[in-house]
Parts: sequence; structure tokens; C-alpha cells
Amino acid sequence: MATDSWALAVDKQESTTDSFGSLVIRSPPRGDAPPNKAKKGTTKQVEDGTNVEGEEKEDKAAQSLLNKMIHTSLVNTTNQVEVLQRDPNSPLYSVKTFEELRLKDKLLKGVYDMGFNRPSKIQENALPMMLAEPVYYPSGSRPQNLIAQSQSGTGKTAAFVLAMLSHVDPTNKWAQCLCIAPTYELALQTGKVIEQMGKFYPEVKLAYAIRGNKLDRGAKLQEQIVIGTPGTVLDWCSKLKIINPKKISVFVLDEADVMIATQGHQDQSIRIQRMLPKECQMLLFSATFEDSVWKFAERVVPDPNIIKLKREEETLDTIKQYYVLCSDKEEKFTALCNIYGAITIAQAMIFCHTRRTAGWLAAELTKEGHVVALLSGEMTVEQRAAIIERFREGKEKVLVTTNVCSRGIDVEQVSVVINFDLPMDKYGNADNETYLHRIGRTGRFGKRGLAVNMIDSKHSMNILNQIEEHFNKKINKLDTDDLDEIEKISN
Ligand SMILES: Nc1ncnc2c1ncn2[C@@H]1O[C@H](COP(=O)(O)OP(=O)(O)OP(=O)(O)O)[C@@H](O)[C@H]1O
Repeated sequence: MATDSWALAVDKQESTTDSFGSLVIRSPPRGDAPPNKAKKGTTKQVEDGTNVEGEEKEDKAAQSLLNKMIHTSLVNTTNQVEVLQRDPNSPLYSVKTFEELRLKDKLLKGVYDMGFNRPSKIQENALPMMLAEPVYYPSGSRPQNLIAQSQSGTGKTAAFVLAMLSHVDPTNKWAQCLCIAPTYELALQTGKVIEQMGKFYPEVKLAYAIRGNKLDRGAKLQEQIVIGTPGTVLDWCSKLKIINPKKISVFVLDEADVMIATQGHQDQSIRIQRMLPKECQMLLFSATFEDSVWKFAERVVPDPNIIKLKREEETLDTIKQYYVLCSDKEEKFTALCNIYGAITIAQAMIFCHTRRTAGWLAAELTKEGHVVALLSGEMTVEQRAAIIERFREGKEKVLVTTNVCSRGIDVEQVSVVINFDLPMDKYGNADNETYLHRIGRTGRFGKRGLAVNMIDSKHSMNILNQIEEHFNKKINKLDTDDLDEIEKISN
């Protein structure tokens, strides 16, 4: 499946990229399927559409892309940014307006044209650091390096794009800023932001260092900004000598957590970084920060400043949780219909374990007259993003999905979540984290919610008990044959 649909998606992306205008010179090649996806058919798939091996890495990149596509505005957070400065004695700057950054007019215009009124939380601190003049030491000048971590949608990409555009000297016709991303699609997405923000600064040109974008050995790039994937960037810097790494003054490593999940990318990134001069500013961004990401970050970003923005914690405090006993999936469906018959549900998300169940359930609900959206594993990222977008806009009232498809997606307005199948890990134990993510709410969106868990076996009852124990919260039984009782739960 995937190769074709990915290829189609890429064709679509490329046709948009071609129309970007003056900024694109080395636009992405046509008809070249993204290399990392071409292998997808070789990944072993189990019946429910979840991959067994190698799934995590593919999923991470796809999830990142999906998040990028659905975050059309900033994700707000009430958490405070944590800043760890390399030099704790230097004053800590943060800005509340873009004007304070003294950007070139052309760039400020680009920023406002994108609808940004003021810097996001992470930008308030990251931008002054990234735009600061290098610090002078007796041994030479040193840039302000940065490691920044915050969840998707908090404004990291916009921040480093602005930093790259600000640092470029358009009169110099060589590569000055280098940005690497884990996949072809993620590189294209970032490229789009560069083009959008640089719309009024046409002197600055952008090149895509992605597989299939063939340039002759020794051909010299004239473009000042290069965005690409590690393998091709490495080739361009070393084997083909298209980029002179010694002339790079800003190096951005985006999506570090996704990067290290892909074999080979970590080494390639380190090899690229080793070719850059000491005075080059190194910037690394990541949505999550496990130990492995941190270790990698320390290797590629010397003497870093560190900015972290915690993800808002989800809780079950404002959620009413119930379970319904059934004997099979048909009975679960009847229970679901009874719930729909008794209470008014604005929008619901229904989680199934397998793609097949999700498809079946969506069809049954449709027969009952519901307007249903189905998120399914064989869809491209673009198709999934479009479905989530429609659901967010309220065009469909029910979203049926498998866990793999919806992992990491926030649809905040949903008040009812049905676990048609309970979340479990590959060993058949309760997957508490997923349970919390499916039905939990952040303090800010502390609206009351309702979660109904469908139980059809001893095993699923066991999972439910594990969940109760883990969260130390009792989940009450609901008799879906008793309409009065169902009505009560919505009060
Ligand atoms: N200061 C701002 N004001 C308003 N919107 C902004 C601002 N900065 C970024 N955005 C918008 O918010 C969304 C998320 O921003 P951005 O893509 O930079 O976040 P991110 O942290 O890099 O997330 P991801 O890794 O998923 O791309 C984008 O639609 C972007 O245009």
C-alpha cells in the first residue's frame, strides 16, 4: 500500500513546492518517492495494521509530520519556560514583542504576514538567544548555542527559521545556514515555513538537499539556506563538495528525537556537525527529551544554553469513567447505540484495537445514521491530517480510530471517549499512558468529560482493573439497558 500512496502524496507536495516562487531554486525533484518510506512494504505488518518491527521509528516521523500539519495555530500552555544559560552571569533576555528583536523590516513583515502578533513562550526566550551577537573570548568568537525542547506546536520551527533568515547575508552567494530534518516530508514542511517567512526577502534563496535532487560534483550552491536530510546533506558537504561546511554559520538539527530513532541519522548528523567551524551556531530542537536525545544533543551542541517547556499534564480528575459489560462486539455496538439514544453527545472519539474492527464499527454507525469519520492505518499522513481537521471543525460528530493512527493527536473539544477496546501493550497488559492520553484532560481544558470502557472478556476486565489500580480511581459499572441510568451519567 504505502509506497504508492506516499508517492502520490509526495507528488502533491512537490507540485505545491514548485509554485512557491522566488525563494525556491533547488526545488525537490519530481517523481522521487521519499527514500525512507519506500521501504515501508518490507516492514512486517500484523493483522491490525500495526507494524511489529521498525514501527516506532516510522511512526514517530509520521506522527511528527501529522502534528505539524494539524497545528495551524500555536498550542497554548500555562507552564513556564525553564532556561538554563551557559553563562549564568549574563543577563537573561526575553522579548514580548517581535519589534524588540530589531529584525530587518522585510522579515518583520513576513512574521506579521503569517499572522504572528507576539512571540510564543518558547520564542520569547529562544529568539534573543539565537539572534544575539557572538560572545567574544580570547580564543575567538563563540556563538550562543541552544538546545530547546517543547511539544509540537509551540513555535520551535518558526523560531529557528526566523533565526536562520536573520543571520543570512544575501550578498554572499553561498550556503550559510544548514538545517537537517529526519525525513523528506519534514524537510519540505520546514522549507515551506522558510519560504513563507522569507516572502518579502526574495534575495535569500533556499535549496533542498534531499535524495533525488541531483547536482554535479563540485557544483557550488548559490543559495544561502539549505534544508535537507542527513544523508544527502552529508554527501553535499563531503563527497560532492557542493556545500563548503566551513562557511556555515548556523546549523539547525530539527526533530532530534525522531532523528535518533532512524538508524544511521545520528552518525550522519554527528559527521556533518564535525565538519562545521567552531564559530558556527549550533541549534537543536526536540519535542521530547529522553536520555538518548539528551546524550545525542550534548554531542552535537557544545556549551549549550538550554530551554525547556514542560508539556501540560493530563489528569483524570474531571472525567467520569464507566465500564459496560458485553459478550461480544455486536453487544458492544448495541450498548453504544443505547448510549447515543439516551444522551446528547456533541462529539465522540471511539478507539478500537484493530483496523478491521474500526472499519466495521464505522460502517455500522453509518448505517444507524451517524456521520462518522474513520482514521485508518493505510491512509497517508495527508489524508489523516485532513480527517482530523474536518473532525476538529465539527463536520463529523464521531471519529472512529485505532490507537496507532491517533497516537499523539489532541482533539480537545471531544467530551465523550469510548474505548470500544481497551488500550493494551504488546504483552497484553494495560497501556496506562495511552488510556490517560485518550481520555485525560489538561488542567486548562478542565472541562468535564465522559469515558466509557467496553468490556467483553476476562482479559479486558483484567486490563480495566489494572487501569483502576494504576490511577487509583474506581471505574463504575454502567447498565446500558437502563435508559434512566445512562441519562444520569450525562448530568
Ligand atoms: N508567535 C506566533 N504567533 C502565532 N502563531 C505562531 C507563532 N509561532 C508559531 N506559530 C504558528 O503555530 C503553529 C506551530 O508552530 P511551529 O510549527 O513553529 O511549532 P513547533 O514547535 O515547531 O511544532 P512542530 O514541531 O509540530 O512543527 C504553526 O502553525 C505556526 O505558524
